[in-house]
Amino acid sequence: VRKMTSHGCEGVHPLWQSELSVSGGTRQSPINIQWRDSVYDPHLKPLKIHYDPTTCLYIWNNGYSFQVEFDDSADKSVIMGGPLENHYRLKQFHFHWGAINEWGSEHMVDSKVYPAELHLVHWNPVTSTSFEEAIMENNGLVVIGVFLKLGAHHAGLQKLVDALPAVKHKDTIVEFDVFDPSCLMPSCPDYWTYDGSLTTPPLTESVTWIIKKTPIEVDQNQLEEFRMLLFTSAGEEEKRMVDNFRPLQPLMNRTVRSSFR
Ligand SMILES: Cc1ccnc(S(N)(=O)=O)n1
Ligand SMILES: [Zn+2]
Repeated sequence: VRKMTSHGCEGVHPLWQSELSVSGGTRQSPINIQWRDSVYDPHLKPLKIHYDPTTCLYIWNNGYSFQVEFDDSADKSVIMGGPLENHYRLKQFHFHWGAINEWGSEHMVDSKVYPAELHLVHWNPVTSTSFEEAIMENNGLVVIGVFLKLGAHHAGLQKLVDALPAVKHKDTIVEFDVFDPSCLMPSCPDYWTYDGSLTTPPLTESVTWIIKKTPIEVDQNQLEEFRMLLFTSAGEEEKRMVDNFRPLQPLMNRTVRSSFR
């Protein structure tokens, strides 16, 4: 399998990464999904998700987002089916959001932007021996993207939100056990899928993206809790963690497939 080289500009904050569009990148993410240009693929299977809540380990603030990490030492929390040839292990999930409700998601649908977007990051244990290795492998990763829209209170998300004050500053961590991320999945099975990249460094083009068509609803207070996190470490001048999304990247020679007519 062709090894990847991360041709990002390491060290540059991801928000400016997109201006220096990754040199030689032909499959960068995020993109604007034009519904009418997506192609229905009848061979796409339903996505199968089996998450084991006891594999949840902790939440931490990594200076880009807050991230929930999972024990990926066995095939306990896995996805399969959909466009995938084998199973992939859940490694972590995190979010991207805006300073206000008018923007925040990374992907868009017909130029519609959502206030936030959830990413569940999985890696291929058949072709890689670790997550770190899978980042550099062609199609080593699968990221499921779920849009968040302003609406009803999300009871499942609230358990996460209640833990956020404990990870307000960069490089803080709090134990977070027994959480089932399936509760953050919309019930509608429809999705788009396309070949893309990580949206923060190393921006490697190793991701099969699965973007759920239907958003989940969260309420204003829950979004505002996201916006109270900080990019900065304790003791530094405070910078609110908002607008941690990468702007759109060119579609180039790619087709987005849909699992639905
Ligand atoms: C694991 C990882 C690293 C960087 N970026 C992403 S993302 N935002 O594409 O899901 N995931
Ligand atoms: Zn992400």
